[in-house]
Amino acid sequence: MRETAEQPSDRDDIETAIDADDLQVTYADGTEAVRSVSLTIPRGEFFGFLGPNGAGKTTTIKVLATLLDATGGGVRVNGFDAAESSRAIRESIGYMAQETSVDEELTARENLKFACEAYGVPRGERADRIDELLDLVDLAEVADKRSEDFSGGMKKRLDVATALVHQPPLVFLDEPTTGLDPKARNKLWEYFRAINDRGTTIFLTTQYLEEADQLCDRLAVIADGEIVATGEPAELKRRVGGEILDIELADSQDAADAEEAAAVVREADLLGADATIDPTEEGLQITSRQARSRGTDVLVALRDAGIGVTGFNVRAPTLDDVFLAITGETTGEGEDAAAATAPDDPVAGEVSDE
Ligand SMILES: Nc1ncnc2c1ncn2[C@@H]1O[C@H](COP(=O)(O)OP(=O)(O)OP(=O)(O)O)[C@@H](O)[C@H]1O
Repeated sequence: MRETAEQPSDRDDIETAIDADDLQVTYADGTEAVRSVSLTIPRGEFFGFLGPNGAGKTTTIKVLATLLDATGGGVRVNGFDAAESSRAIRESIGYMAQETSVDEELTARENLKFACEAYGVPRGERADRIDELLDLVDLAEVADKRSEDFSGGMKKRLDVATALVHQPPLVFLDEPTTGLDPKARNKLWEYFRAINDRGTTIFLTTQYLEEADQLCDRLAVIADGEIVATGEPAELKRRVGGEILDIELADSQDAADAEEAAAVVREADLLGADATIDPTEEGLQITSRQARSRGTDVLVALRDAGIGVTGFNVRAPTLDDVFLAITGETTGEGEDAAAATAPDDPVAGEVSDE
């Protein structure tokens, strides 16, 4: 890190990577993108920030990374006040934006050299640091190839390395694996874990709830510019209140039948007062502490009412269920996951991702 006149003013803050107090952002056109966000993220945490499209995630990240001024509230990052010491903050963070920052005219090594210059990494340290980062993200073998031939996954890995050249103690990753195939995504997860194991605090936004579940120590869910839930992934799943019974109704049944099936299950009163019974595209989704023990009774009640059932499954809640319960929306992960299984933008003469 370059020397700066601005120093963290409060020792307590040094243990706290991010402290946002009632953060607000209203854009010039009047859009209240962030209404009130308060977050305290200790050093070393792997923190996930989730929310439906347009909830205010990127706006919050931009304020924390001092790329945008808040219109209300206070922010301290790495012990520096965002309103007074934006340069010091920028020098002490890495930021991987949704869009790639790779310069395709340059090789992987040249991209990293350029980032070293931009961040003021001392000349004598640059070569070793670049080699170490190329190794970390498995790009050493293609270090001197022009990055225009890299696959999407390779460019993302180069983006990760670029965000780390100045060894920042805090890294922001804004949807870092969107659009990647599962293999490329898994590789990136390894690097993120490795960086976090070395002590780097990570602030991640993602639309893949499995990603948040696999990587994050703690999560916050934002909806309409406000935090609506915070907790460890397991804690949030427990809040769903039981297990999930998915029931698939026969193809011949339509939406009205699903409503009728839900009414039959409610009337049968088998699952306790706190159960939720919702029609879905396939049939019914039931959340209940008795989902396992009373599941077959539910199926019998449906059969007795003349409703055809073609399949059922009892399972533990996932973060998708949490997300749906909290925000009433899905992340759109299904569509994206389908896209993500497609090849990763192959281009003519592409360098292999292996
Ligand atoms: N420059 C801008 N001017 C006006 N409104 C904006 C601007 N940027 C974002 N918004 C609006 O602010 C709200 C929050 O946007 P933001 O990009 O922070 O959400 P997000 O949670 O990151 O969404 P996504 O998952 O789609 O990236 C949205 O309603 C968006 O349309």
